Amino acid sequence: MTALIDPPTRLNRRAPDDRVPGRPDAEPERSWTPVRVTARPRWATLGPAPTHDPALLRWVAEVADLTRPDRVVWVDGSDREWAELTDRLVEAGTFTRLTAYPDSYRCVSDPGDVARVEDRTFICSPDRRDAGPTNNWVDPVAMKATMTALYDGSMRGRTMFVVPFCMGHWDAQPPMLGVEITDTEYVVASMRIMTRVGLRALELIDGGAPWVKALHSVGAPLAPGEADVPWPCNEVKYISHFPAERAIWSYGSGYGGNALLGKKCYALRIASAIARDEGWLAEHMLILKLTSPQGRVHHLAAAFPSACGKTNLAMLAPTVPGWTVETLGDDIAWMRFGPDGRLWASNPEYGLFGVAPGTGWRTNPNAMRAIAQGHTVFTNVALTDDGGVWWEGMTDEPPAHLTDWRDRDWTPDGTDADGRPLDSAGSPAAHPNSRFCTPIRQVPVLAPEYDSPEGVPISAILFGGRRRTTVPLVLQARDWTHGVFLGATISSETTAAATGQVGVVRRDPMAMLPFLGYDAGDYLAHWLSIGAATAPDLLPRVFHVNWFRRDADGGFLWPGFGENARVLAWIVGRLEGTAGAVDTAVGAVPGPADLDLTGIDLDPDRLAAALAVDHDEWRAELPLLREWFDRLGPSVPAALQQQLRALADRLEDGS
Ligand SMILES: Nc1nc2c(ncn2[C@@H]2O[C@H](COP(=O)(O)OP(=O)(O)OP(=O)(O)O)[C@@H](O)[C@H]2O)c(=O)[nH]1
Ligand SMILES: O=C([O-])CC(=O)C(=O)O
Ligand SMILES: [Mn+2]
Repeated sequence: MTALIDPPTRLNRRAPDDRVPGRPDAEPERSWTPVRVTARPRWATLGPAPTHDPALLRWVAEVADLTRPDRVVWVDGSDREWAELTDRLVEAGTFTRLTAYPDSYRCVSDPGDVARVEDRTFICSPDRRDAGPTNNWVDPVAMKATMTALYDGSMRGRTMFVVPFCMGHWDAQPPMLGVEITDTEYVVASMRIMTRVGLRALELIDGGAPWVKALHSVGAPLAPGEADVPWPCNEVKYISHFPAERAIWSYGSGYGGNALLGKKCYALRIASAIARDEGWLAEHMLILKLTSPQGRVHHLAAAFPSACGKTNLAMLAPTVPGWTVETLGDDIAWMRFGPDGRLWASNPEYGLFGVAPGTGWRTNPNAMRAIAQGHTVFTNVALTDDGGVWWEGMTDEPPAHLTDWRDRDWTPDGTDADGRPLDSAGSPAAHPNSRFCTPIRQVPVLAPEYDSPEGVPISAILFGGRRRTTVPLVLQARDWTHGVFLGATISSETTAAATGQVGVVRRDPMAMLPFLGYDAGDYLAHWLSIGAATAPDLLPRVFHVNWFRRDADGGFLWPGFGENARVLAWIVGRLEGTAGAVDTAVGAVPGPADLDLTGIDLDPDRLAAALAVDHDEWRAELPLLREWFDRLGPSVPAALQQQLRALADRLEDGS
């Protein structure tokens, strides 16, 4: 950390009009009018700040002026800073240092702050129509008034950190910069794992590069002498986006997607609005590199809703001999046209914020290897008695005793040594949305291209969801427009990644429902326009997958995880024109003989059930699809309405 800025009552005080030498005196635009309280000190300029950019200095000063932290710290991304931050988090009781892994920490959140809060997430475009029917909207002026009142004094007793970061490669053209102001060390530590943090961002900003303003406060000011809690947050939460001015205001939550503002807020919601304006795509997608036994390379991108398998597919350990999977990204892909007319994808992130439950040596050995290297922050997992972590699905048998994510004693049978029931009885030891936060460089199967400014050319896009019924294991779209229709109508059961009911089927266009920075119908039109912008041959082929179809007893029909390589192999076979398929009303589906099933003992009836296209089930979807498009309203492109009618016709014909 550089330049601890002392409170203005002591050092570093400059008159408000003391401009930085050599800089034009133009007034940078104000992002809001701070609520002024008399006798409040002015933070007009910050003495030893490591930037000369007047807009950035002004913004930092304004935020400090409003939120009233005890001190301001510019984060520099150094190793020393990491040691200081983690030491302080351990001292504060927020982190427990683990002994089972080097430089690793376990942290439990407030029980009310465990997931994204979609009902408290807002797209504040000047025109309500631009937020569309799927987003919460509040007029930007009204939202700023509300939140300015909340931020007033909200950092009292705390440190205000200024975190300069870059989403994607430093040498990308243009570099996608941001500055997050936050008042928790947890967010600073996590941002340092998830994004490229460092003073280089300030050099680029000083050179005139554009950047996104990302303001975050947990909304838990401390009175003088008041002791802090391990996880400060506020019951009142706002995750607000101002796409027109590329700004983010977040308040009240310390949890991942609500607080690490480079991730969902910038790289998806704000970036999707930028991408619409500039002709590219910002998507909730993993990126992987697949090499066939013949040594041919294909890059795939895949969009599945939250907690529906992106991290697992991105680092899959293939069970089919001869195939290799290498990871480029596990959550977000930015795709732009290359000079060759193909779509090139890059991962704007620098770390993984992965779902812990279900991650084990059998299901995802590469994630386990990444974690084993240390330098990881675990949130809301259980603590083992020997200084390690545990969650449901890490091992088949749970340890005999754990400290659960609420810091309570936990045993597999829910009783203590004397047979008395524990408070934790009957609940999982780790929260279902507990997460590991790990540098992507620790993924043992990382593709070297993960860190290239251009990214990789995409051969296929996979859409998918979590459906117990109806949706087959895999199908191929007829063409780009049909592929966009498949993406537009993804259905998936809700998961613990967001607060609210789990297991409810909802439509989730391109797995972006909670992450769209503008109108959903306009977004679908944008996808169609991407398809029209290049030669059809150069476009990725589109597929749809469902690893989660179940039998009557609730068991998964398809073994999933490493076995998903068989589906990837079929997809490559389709790209290369070697794999067969059956044409169905919903798309081209492999027959059982079209899949490479060497070395796996699958019940043929279960496989047939996983692949089945049942017209009765699909007819039952039609009213839901119509309802969905009706909900999206008049901006749904006519070509997609036409796709829906054509699907209905095909289902009527082929009963
Ligand atoms: N049955 C089954 N479960 C899977 C499969 N792939 C992933 N899962 C489980 O699904 C859950 C979520 O998987 P992730 O890969 O972390 O999901 P994600 O899409 O990266 O999630 P976000 O980080 O929330 O965007 C975990 O509990 C996994 O164990 C699969 O092929 N079959
Ligand atoms: O944003 C988060 O907290 C984690 C995530 O990837 C998601 O919910 O899709
Ligand atoms: Mn995600």
